[in-house]
Amino acid sequence: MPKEREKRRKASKEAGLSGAGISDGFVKERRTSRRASELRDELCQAKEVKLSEFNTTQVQTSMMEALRVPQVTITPDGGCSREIQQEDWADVEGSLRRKLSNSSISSTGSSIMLEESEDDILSDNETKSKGNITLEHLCEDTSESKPWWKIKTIVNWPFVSPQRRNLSWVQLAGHKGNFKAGGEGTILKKFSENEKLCFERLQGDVLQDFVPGYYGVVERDGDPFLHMTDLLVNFDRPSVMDCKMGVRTYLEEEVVRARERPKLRRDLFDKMLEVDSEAPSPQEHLQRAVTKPRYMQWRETLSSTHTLGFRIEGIKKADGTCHTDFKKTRSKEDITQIFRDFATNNTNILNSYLSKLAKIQQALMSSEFFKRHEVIGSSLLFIHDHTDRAEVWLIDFGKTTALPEGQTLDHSIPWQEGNREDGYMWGLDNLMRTLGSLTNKGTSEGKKHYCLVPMS
Ligand SMILES: O=P(O)(O)O[C@H]1[C@H](O)[C@@H](OP(=O)(O)O)[C@H](OP(=O)(O)O)[C@@H](OP(=O)(O)O)[C@H]1O
Ligand SMILES: Nc1ncnc2c1ncn2[C@@H]1O[C@H](COP(=O)(O)OP(=O)(O)O)[C@@H](O)[C@H]1O
Repeated sequence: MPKEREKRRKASKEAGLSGAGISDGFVKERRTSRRASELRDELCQAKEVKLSEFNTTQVQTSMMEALRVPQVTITPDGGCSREIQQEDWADVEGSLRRKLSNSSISSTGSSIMLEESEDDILSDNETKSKGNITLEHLCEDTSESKPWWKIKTIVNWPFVSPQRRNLSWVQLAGHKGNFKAGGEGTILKKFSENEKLCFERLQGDVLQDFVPGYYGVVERDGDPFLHMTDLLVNFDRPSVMDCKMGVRTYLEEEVVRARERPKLRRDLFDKMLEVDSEAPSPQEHLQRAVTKPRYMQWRETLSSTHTLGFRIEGIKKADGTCHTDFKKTRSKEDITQIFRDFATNNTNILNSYLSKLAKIQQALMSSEFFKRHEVIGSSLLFIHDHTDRAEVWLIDFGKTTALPEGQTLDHSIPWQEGNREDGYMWGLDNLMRTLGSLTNKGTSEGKKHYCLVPMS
């Protein structure tokens, strides 16, 4: 790591990376800046193409017809971001506390609530148009002398300027507004105390080489962000795939909360309806809302999460086409075909991916971090380009949580409420088999992890 960066990291750590005084929990800031909203509105006009089920026969044609997503191109410029300093931390802490208390559910009472959640406050597009690029705003304040990055919204891909094309960026999943540009091949992700702790604990773990480099917490426009490597940066017009790992995508605490004080969500009901108008029960239709675990479980059974322990969230191909509606992609055959298409049936790429996954599998088996964490909603990010370079990284630790002292997970045995198992290793095994079936290596690359009994 360059000295300068190391220094900045240390400064951030000293400025409060220990998290002292910050409430534990999941801090996912959902507010987007006014400028981001304006830009999003502009992009909404470049109408989103909604693709329905992505089945075997549709693979090639749908990829051809898929949306040319807006891209963010990051260009060096003056800017106003800076590392969080000690004196800032009290403010950050205060604002995080506020966010936590805003989003926490009262433990009193047992009645069903239908309330405006944090997400309801956002526009519908905020959560449902996953896969579109997160928009950044230009940093207006140029008083800082540090060079920074300037964001331009480009609606058509590929971006033509040769000196900039490697810097184009795409967000395939997650929440809109969660990312901003960072300098020198880095990005900023909205602060989550939980994810920050994971990045800290991953330093020095065998998994460190398989996760984005982490450079601490920085402040941008008054908000804290996690500063990390942009994994796309050394690729030329990369193809990218996001696979969400594990058999469960929600936290046990969300199940408990939903049981104790169900919080009915209209936005999740609407998302459900959009995919299948028959999915909600008669009662859910009446109340026009569902709980989050209900929505998440429905998503799991509709996709391959439940049956294979992973699911495809989004794909961007080298030609810029982007596809994010894999909600109903469940069968092995469909997934195999999607992988084949993604890798353009290139055996070099498929073999590289497979051996990278085998290394990840090895690392996971010896990782102290993995042993002691429940890994929920984390993804494997596959990236390759025309040079046949192919890499895989673990990303998104927003819902990865440490187990109580002394407890470890197997990551392959079935989940039952209370055991916190996530099925990650089983999913990885299935993922490797899927890729293996497309190469002459078969499944010999990986170590077998025995199947989970599908959850009821
Ligand atoms: O993929 P769709 O069907 O849009 O559902 C989303 C994803 O599962 C999000 O997970 P991820 O961020 O891993 O993509 C999850 O965020 P959480 O990570 O907060 O659980 C959202 O929950 P809400 O943000 O509560 O709506 C949920 O609505
Ligand atoms: N370090 C990274 N480098 C490049 N792309 C990234 C990186 N982290 C995330 N992404 C992109 O952003 C998307 C969402 O990331 P994720 O961490 O899952 O966000 P969220 O917590 O909002 O779900 C990924 O699918 C990927 O396309």
